[in-house]
Amino acid sequence: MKREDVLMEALPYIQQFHNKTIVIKLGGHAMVDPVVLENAIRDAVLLHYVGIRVVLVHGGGPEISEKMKQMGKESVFVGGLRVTDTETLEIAQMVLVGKINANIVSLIAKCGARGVGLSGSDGNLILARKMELQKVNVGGVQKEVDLGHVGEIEQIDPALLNTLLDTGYIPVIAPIAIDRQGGNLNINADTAAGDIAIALKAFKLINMTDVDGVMDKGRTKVYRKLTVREAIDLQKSGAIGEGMIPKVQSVMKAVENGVGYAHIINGNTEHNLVLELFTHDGVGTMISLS
Ligand SMILES: Nc1ncnc2c1ncn2[C@@H]1O[C@H](COP(=O)(O)OP(=O)(O)O)[C@@H](O)[C@H]1O
Ligand SMILES: CC(=O)N[C@@H](CCC(=O)OP(=O)(O)O)C(=O)O
Repeated sequence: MKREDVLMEALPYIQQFHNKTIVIKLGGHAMVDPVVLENAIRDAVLLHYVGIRVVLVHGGGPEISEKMKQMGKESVFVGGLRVTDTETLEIAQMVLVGKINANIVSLIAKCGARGVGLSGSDGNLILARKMELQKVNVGGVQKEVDLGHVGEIEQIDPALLNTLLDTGYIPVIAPIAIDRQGGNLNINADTAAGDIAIALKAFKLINMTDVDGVMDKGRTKVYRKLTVREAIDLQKSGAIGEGMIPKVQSVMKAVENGVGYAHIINGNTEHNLVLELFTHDGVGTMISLS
């Protein structure tokens, strides 16, 4: 394809997305390589300058696990959620708010835009309550597990985000919530991104991870398109494993609650974000209502 054709292919999309809100979730596994991360941020800044209201929600699971390991703590996940005792919550806050969030804001500045780092406590953005006990199957026996300081989102207040977007900032959100007693809770970043997309009535939710999309049980093929029904069937068949569980759940919830389109794409492949948005074929898996 000629260079001018590539640019012209983007035009209808640029027109369609102008002034629309797009929530991008940057997964921890797509941020391991600093060069890959910087490229993703540069893409996000490009979207900002073509008139898209860009909101970034980031994870950082692998870095939290690494820090826990350094401190002699083992990471335990139940249904894709980290069991979070008091010390783990402190580590998660340190890594997510203190390190990753601040780094993304700096990269946005380096790429020529203005980012504002937030956690769910800022402006009561993510109000949550402690998650109820989770049922798990241990050797055929049903057990109830307390996940500790893990939150279930009660309410998203998008007021601060809208103010920032209206004034030309790119909000960058760490998945730490506030509860009614002023305490903090650890939230899965996929769930946070999905609920934020719903509250902002986003046009698109794009979840960037380390695989090319949702795959079959044998991990031999990537589904390019899944309806909510098909995604539920895939879940029931056991094809969706840990890590992918909260992603699929959050994108299904998003499209069921007014978000136009939801995508799970590979954030480790350079410029996948712009390819998804500005080319006919797109990339990754698109999840839609029907
Ligand atoms: N059906 C599936 N299709 C693709 N990936 C899957 C599937 N089931 C489980 N996974 C796993 O989910 C992982 C992505 O989740 P996760 O590690 O939590 O990423 P992130 O850090 O981006 O949130 C993939 O690397 C893959 O190992
Ligand atoms: C409750 C819970 O599991 N919180 C996550 C928050 C970070 C996250 O979700 O990071 P990724 O997007 O990289 O997986 C955690 O502690 O790992």
